[in-house]
Order: sequence, then C-alpha cells, then structure tokens
Amino acid sequence: MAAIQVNHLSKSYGGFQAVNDISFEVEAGTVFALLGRNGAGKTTTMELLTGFQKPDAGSVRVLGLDPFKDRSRVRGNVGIMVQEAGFFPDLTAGQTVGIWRDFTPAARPASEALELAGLTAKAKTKVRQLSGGEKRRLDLALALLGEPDVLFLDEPTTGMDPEARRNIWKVVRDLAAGGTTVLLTTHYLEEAQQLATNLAIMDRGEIVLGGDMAETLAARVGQVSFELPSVSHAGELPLPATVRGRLAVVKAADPDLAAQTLLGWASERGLRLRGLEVRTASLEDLFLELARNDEMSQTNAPARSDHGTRSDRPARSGGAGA
Ligand SMILES: Nc1ncnc2c1ncn2[C@@H]1O[C@H](COP(=O)(O)OP(=O)(O)OP(=O)(O)O)[C@@H](O)[C@H]1O
Repeated sequence: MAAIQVNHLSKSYGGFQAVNDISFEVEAGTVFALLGRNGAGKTTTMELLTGFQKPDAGSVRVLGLDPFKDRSRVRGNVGIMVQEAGFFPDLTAGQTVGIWRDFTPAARPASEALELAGLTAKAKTKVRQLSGGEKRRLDLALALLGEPDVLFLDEPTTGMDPEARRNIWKVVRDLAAGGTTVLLTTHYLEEAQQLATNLAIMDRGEIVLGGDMAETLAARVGQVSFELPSVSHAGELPLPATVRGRLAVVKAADPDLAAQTLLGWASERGLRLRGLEVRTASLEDLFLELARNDEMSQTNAPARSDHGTRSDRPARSGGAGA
C-alpha cells in the first residue's frame, strides 16, 4: 500500500514554477529519496507533502489524507524534520524534548527519543552549545517523539561527521524495518544509495528520473580503469577502451566481468595491469551524467526568468504533533 501518493502536483511562487506536475508514490515501510541540485524543488515538495503549503494543482495524500486540509489528523501520524530548526537556545536538549513531548499525543519517553537520535550524552547541554550536527539530531529526536508512521527528513545529516551520519542511517533503517515510511531529501548521494529503495531526481521543479534505486543504477554502466602496459596499445585489448596518456578506461554494464576479462588477457601475456580500479555505477555518476546532459541542452536555451522572493516561505514547525 502506498503511504504517500503524489499526483500531478504543482506549486509556483509569483509566476515561478518551483514544482511542476510531479507524480510519485512511496510504499509503506520503505525509504524514498528525493534528490536534486540546489533550488530543484525538493523542499517545496516536502512542504506540500507536510501540509505547510497548499498545492496550486494536483493532489497529495499521506496515509490516505490530504495533508493541507486534514492537517491535524495527518500531523498526529507524521514526524517532520525540517532544514532550519528553531530552538530556544537557553534550554537544554533534554528540556527541549520534554517540552515538545507535552504537545505530542502518545509520545514516547523523552529519554528514548534522545537515545534514538544519539543525543543521550548531550541531554544536559544547552541548545546554544550544541554543534550543528547535534542540533540536527535534536530535530530528529523531536520528529521521532510521536512514533510516527511517516517520517519526513529534509537533509537529515547535514553538518554531521561520518560516524554520526552512519548512526542516523542505522536509525532510519531500523525505523523502516519496523514499518515506518521515510521520505528524505539529501545532497549526500551515498546516503540516498545506502538508505533508499526508490528515488526521484528533481530538476527545475520536475522529476527528471525516478524509480527503483537498484534498477536505476543497474541500467547505468560502470567502468574499469588501469595503466595500459607500456608494451601494449589500445587496439590489442580484449574490450573497447578509451586511452588518455597511459590511462585506459573500459566502460561496461558488468565491470567485474570486464575486469576478469582484462586480467585474463594480461596474465596470458605475462603483463600486470597497474592501478586497476573497478567502479560500479553510483548515484554520483548518474548525477554527473544528468548535469552534463543539462549543460549541453542549456547551451542554446533562453535564460531563465527571475522570480519572487522567498519571503512567503513558512516558518519552521517541528516534529509530530506540531
Ligand atoms: N517562498 C518562496 N518564494 C519564492 N521562491 C521560492 C520560495 N520557496 C522556494 N522558492 C524557489 O523555488 C525553487 C525551489 O526551492 P526549494 O527550496 O524547493 O529547492 P530545494 O531543491 O529544496 O533546494 P536546496 O537543495 O537548496 O534546499 C528555488 O528556486 C527557490 O528559490
């Protein structure tokens, strides 16, 4: 069953089309990544999904309800972690969660929310003294308070060190395994690849690529690179390669198999393939590819018109029950 359904959704700001006719679904208990460059429309989409904004056209359903019209019913079942947290700087992390808890129906114990977000050791630290990454974790603790069925995470690990990021990934995986539906935006492609089973890449308000993560990546080629042995030339290789200087690159749908073929060829000739690197396709490759295609298509395109200010961006609200 789809926990989130988005149908031909559009939103513009003073004539500027921030979200343009997008559609996608998120199955219950899965993690979905919304990706794209700065200004692609991810946050606006998130705001439409969480009922902070009203669509101009199209529809959104979260757990079968309209998040704008049925705001209070939807809010009881969702957790939201937005980009710009507004905390009281003189409260401790523990007090912040405690206060938020009072406004959250059926909330889990504050200590549990702090523990899940990896903030137990900072419970007595004032918000103003928390690092950027710790503030993100506090925001996550608030979003998790109401034991939400659906969790919206807008760039959840920005500012976190690699270890903290991995800890958050574990929290997200465990939640999804327990049936929570998670929609996240991120600029860390590895994060999306690690967590999400489905993705949508947005550009200029539109979804330019979407679907199953594994299938999307499987459709891309990987590559094998190595130093061409000095006694050889590209024409002798068993697979087509491009050679720059002495660096040979072989593109292949199955780069492991290509590497085996190349190593077999080299060993038959008593050669070594120095600097051999095998790379399967990654989201990063996909992004670079989309950006390159975009640059090419933009070369002759007319300039983009300017648009309104961001002044009507709604102020922060927080976790479940906000
Ligand atoms: N309230 C607003 N008023 C006018 N323009 C806005 C408003 N909110 C967003 N925009 C514009 O809409 C576009 C999409 O913004 P949005 O914040 O949704 O992008 P994003 O993909 O989340 O970007 P980022 O990765 O930088 O957070 C941007 O060009 C932005 O300047």
